[in-house]
Amino acid sequence: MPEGMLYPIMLRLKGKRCVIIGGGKVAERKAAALLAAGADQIEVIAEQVTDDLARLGQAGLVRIVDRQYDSDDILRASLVIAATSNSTLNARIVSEADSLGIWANSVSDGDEGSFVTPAVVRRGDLVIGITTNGASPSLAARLKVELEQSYGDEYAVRLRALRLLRDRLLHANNTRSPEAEQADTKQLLQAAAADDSGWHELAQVLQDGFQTELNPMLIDRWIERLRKPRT
Ligand SMILES: C[C@@]1(CC(=O)O)c2cc3[nH]c(cc4nc(cc5[nH]c(cc(n2)[C@H]1CCC(=O)O)[C@@](C)(CC(=O)O)[C@@H]5CCC(=O)O)C(CC(=O)O)=C4CCC(=O)O)c(CCC(=O)O)c3CC(=O)O
Ligand SMILES: NC(=O)C1=CN([C@@H]2O[C@H](COP(=O)(O)OP(=O)(O)OC[C@H]3O[C@@H](n4cnc5c(N)ncnc54)[C@H](O)[C@@H]3O)[C@@H](O)[C@H]2O)C=CC1
Repeated sequence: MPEGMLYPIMLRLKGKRCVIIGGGKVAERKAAALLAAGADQIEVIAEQVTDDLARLGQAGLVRIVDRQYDSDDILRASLVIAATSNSTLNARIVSEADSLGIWANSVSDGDEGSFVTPAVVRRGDLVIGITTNGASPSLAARLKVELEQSYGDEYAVRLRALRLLRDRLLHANNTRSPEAEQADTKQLLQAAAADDSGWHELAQVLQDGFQTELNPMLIDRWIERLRKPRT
């Protein structure tokens, strides 16, 4: 039974020490998820690691420590994942992490750790995390596949366009009163998020040119269209 409710947050892991104990298939999946999230200080403590983890080690993407767990392994870690096949050891690891104030996850019992790992859909800046609080990891995995079908790669491009529009609106110089400006900007940003077709022109340019910068005129044209919706 779940011991409590969950508070979802999205972490920035660049520069943070993440320690995975265990090197099997489950540890490999957790390492892949950390890498996909930009973690660049991942340590894997295990005498036996999968071929894929060994390859990640050779590529310098994770550091493999070839021995059994020692309590000192988690010192100065920001995140700990106890992913061994020994559930008693996993429980001990998360309890040691807890007493050091470190967030920890046990793959053998979701209730024991201080966090659980969700299934994740990534489309550029769009990140959707799905959890069932351990009630059914398989359902989380299935919902992920469903969401992947509904939210395709175009969302990465759509968000790049929306970010550029938002930057332009929030950093634009103008002479109107701040109150009037704020109301107008908020309305435009909401309209842009709801606009299912206006961003296509921008998206085309972004995709064709692999640009990070857009011609401001294109964004201004979009803003104009948003201000005067077609009748
Ligand atoms: C509590 C949690 C703790 C944690 O790991 O954080 C946990 C715990 C356990 N999982 C178990 C089994 C399975 N887990 C999966 C798959 C995933 N498990 C994931 C997360 C979580 N699993 C956390 C809660 C997630 C939530 O509910 O929201 C996903 C979403 C994310 C990820 O792991 O990255 C990933 C799908 C990712 C994807 O598809 O993208 C499959 C299916 C498969 O492998 O295909 C099975 C077999 C079928 C089944 O049991 O449903 C067992 C029993 C182990 C045993 O038999 O001994 C336990 C132990 C327990 O029951 O507590
Ligand atoms: N949370 C999840 O998503 C899931 C969790 N599980 C659970 O995860 C556990 C691990 O699964 P797999 O990776 O498939 O197992 P596995 O048997 O492939 O790997 C176990 C790993 O633990 C390591 N290990 C064992 N004792 C250790 C110690 N003292 N110190 C350091 N490393 C140690 C082994 O060297 C090995 O690398 C399973 O026992 C199962 O209960 C299984 C499926 C999904």
